[in-house]
Amino acid sequence: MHSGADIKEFGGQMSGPPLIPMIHAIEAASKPVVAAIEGIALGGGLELALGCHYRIAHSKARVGLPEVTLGLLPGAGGSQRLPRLIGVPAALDLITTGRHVTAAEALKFGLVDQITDHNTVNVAVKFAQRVADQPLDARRISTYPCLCPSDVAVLFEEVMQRVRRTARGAIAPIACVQAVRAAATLPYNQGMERERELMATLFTSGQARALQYFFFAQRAVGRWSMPSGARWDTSKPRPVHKAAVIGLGTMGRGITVALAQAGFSVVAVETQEKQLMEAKQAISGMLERGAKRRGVAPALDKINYGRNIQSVADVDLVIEAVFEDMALKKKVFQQLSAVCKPSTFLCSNTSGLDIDQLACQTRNPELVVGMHFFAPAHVMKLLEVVYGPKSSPLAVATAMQLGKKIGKVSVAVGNCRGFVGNRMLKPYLEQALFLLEEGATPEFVDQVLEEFGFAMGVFRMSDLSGLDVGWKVRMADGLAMPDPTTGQPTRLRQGRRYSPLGDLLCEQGRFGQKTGRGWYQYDKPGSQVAKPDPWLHSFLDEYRARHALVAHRIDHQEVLERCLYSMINEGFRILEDGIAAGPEDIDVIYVFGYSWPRHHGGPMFYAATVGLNKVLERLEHYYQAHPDVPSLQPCHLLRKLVASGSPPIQKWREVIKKVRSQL
Ligand SMILES: CC(C)(COP(=O)(O)OP(=O)(O)OC[C@H]1O[C@@H](n2cnc3c(N)ncnc32)[C@H](O)[C@@H]1OP(=O)(O)O)[C@@H](O)C(=O)NCCC(=O)NCCSC(=O)C[C@@H](O)CCCCCCCCCCCCC(=O)O
Repeated sequence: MHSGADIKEFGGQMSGPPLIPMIHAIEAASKPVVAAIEGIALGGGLELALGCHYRIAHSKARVGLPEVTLGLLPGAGGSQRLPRLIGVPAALDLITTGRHVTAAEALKFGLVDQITDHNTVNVAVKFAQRVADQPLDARRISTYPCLCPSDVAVLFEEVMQRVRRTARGAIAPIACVQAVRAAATLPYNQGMERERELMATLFTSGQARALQYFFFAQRAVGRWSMPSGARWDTSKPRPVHKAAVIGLGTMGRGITVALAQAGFSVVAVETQEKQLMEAKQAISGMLERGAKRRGVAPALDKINYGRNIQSVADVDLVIEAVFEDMALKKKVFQQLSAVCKPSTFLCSNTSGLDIDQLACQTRNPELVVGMHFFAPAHVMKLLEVVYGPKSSPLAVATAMQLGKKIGKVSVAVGNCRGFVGNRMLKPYLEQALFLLEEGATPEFVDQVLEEFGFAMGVFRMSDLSGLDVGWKVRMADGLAMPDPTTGQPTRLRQGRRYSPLGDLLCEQGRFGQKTGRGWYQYDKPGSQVAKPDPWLHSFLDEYRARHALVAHRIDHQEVLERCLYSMINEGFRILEDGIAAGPEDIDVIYVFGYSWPRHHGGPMFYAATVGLNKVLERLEHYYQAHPDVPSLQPCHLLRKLVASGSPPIQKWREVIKKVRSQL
């Protein structure tokens, strides 16, 4: 097993013999060298194997060049040898995506010479004995011509365009294409020189630092802890064999699919007959399509459907996914508590309601946690596991383990309005609306955020999710109503600035993509092609005039700083409140749940990169200009971190601990 270079060493002194001369020496050896690949050979591990004259892999082995995911390229000759061995198109696929391939796929590519189910080393030794007398000249990959399709220039042009589009500003995938192009167009030695130059640029880049930080952050979130001191390594989960999902709307369907695909028996409950029929059909379709993609049988028989909540009596864990309404959810939790066996874990897929209020409806509040999935729930990697004041470590450990089993990256967070993800989204959305009031357009704000690397700007995202979702929440909160005295939408609520723009669009029936109109216009309801809408621009002009707002020129920097820094400030408050245990939790939530560009590491890592003093100074500046927007007021923890000399992100937990102990 070889997972490549030690990523931890990249920031400092690298130990061990230099890899490139070692691989050259192996390749130049006069005796045959056979690589025996057991487990995994990734990155430098595979590059070493490519320097050998033959490669034998165990059938369960996986190989790949994942450097691109760390902001790098295969810098020990991998970008030059792989295309010579398996051809340019296949090498481009593996190197620009970093995907791991199975031994069977590697054999098909010609990446390995043989696969075995037996002891790989023994098989490799026998193989070496067999080929001992064979000439080696034809086995040195660096001497191979690079097999290219005749239209190689067109191929690289197309690949480069595709990679640029999907990279969202990441530089490593582009450098990977450039390195493979060097393999295709230059002699080996010159190609190696190009690989070295490109690697040198990537190696010291901020993006590589961000991606390598994120690699460890993803793993760190598994080592969860609760303010009570309960931790991942001292809290044992209980096995879950049978689960139930209550409510088969969009979220419930996705959760059912995720559970069934992972092999769990699922009881799927929907009380409305018509909804149930539609859900059955939709779930079967999702399972069939997923199974076809993965080349397995669809897990249709894992699901039992029912209309009656009594059918969940014997399950180990229930995930409630009914409509986002506290009264309805409370009723469901009361019923579940009466119906289920006493040991059943009761979980809610609420995206921000109070878990404690739900726990209070049950006999065993310690078995209640939030399991907040992200739509589409069978696709999105993120799961927020939300513990309330009564949730037991057992319940958290069980939900975290279930998340892992269904392939999610699970992050344990505390209970507050919106938890981590949606709580931080609020100031971000709010700033975007204020920017419209002050003169920006939805397309400009979105363009800036998309150039930063978000898959979608805030307004395109709102149109996709449906403007009515937030509207209903604001109405329930008593926000989206006109001023009772004037009947006019008010721009001040509870002493704070409030933008009724979203409410006004909803009143016009503009709910986004589904109605064909929102912040943008669409050809027809359901279409995904957003076009700027002249109606919206006039509406904004009239709105500004009605409220005596003078539009001013808003630039790129102001959009980014106000949207991102207000969100980051909320992130610091979340850390201060103990809702997230560390900055890694927030960053993982934002990358996996909200399409934050991974090459910026996550919002908290980004803040560290920009410089905490700069974030503080800009927040102070904007807060002075907008004193009625409390989310712009720099929070205590941010000030404390700056006062402590802006320590590196890995040291923030120490400052957080101090701040919390003083509260
Ligand atoms: C390997 C995995 C698939 C295993 O997954 P699994 O789920 O089983 O387990 P975990 O992921 O939880 O891992 C367990 C544990 O191990 C840690 N770990 C795993 N891999 C590494 C690693 N490569 N380095 C360090 N630590 C690792 C992991 O963090 C876990 O520990 P933790 O405490 O965090 O829980 C999976 O782990 C995986 O996918 N790993 C990463 C594999 C990978 O990406 N490999 C590529 C590494 S990069 C590389 O190999 C580079 C090569 O191309 C060599 C380049 C040559 C260098 C030349 C240098 C030129 C520099 C030029 C600079 C010029 C500058 C100048 O001019 O000044």
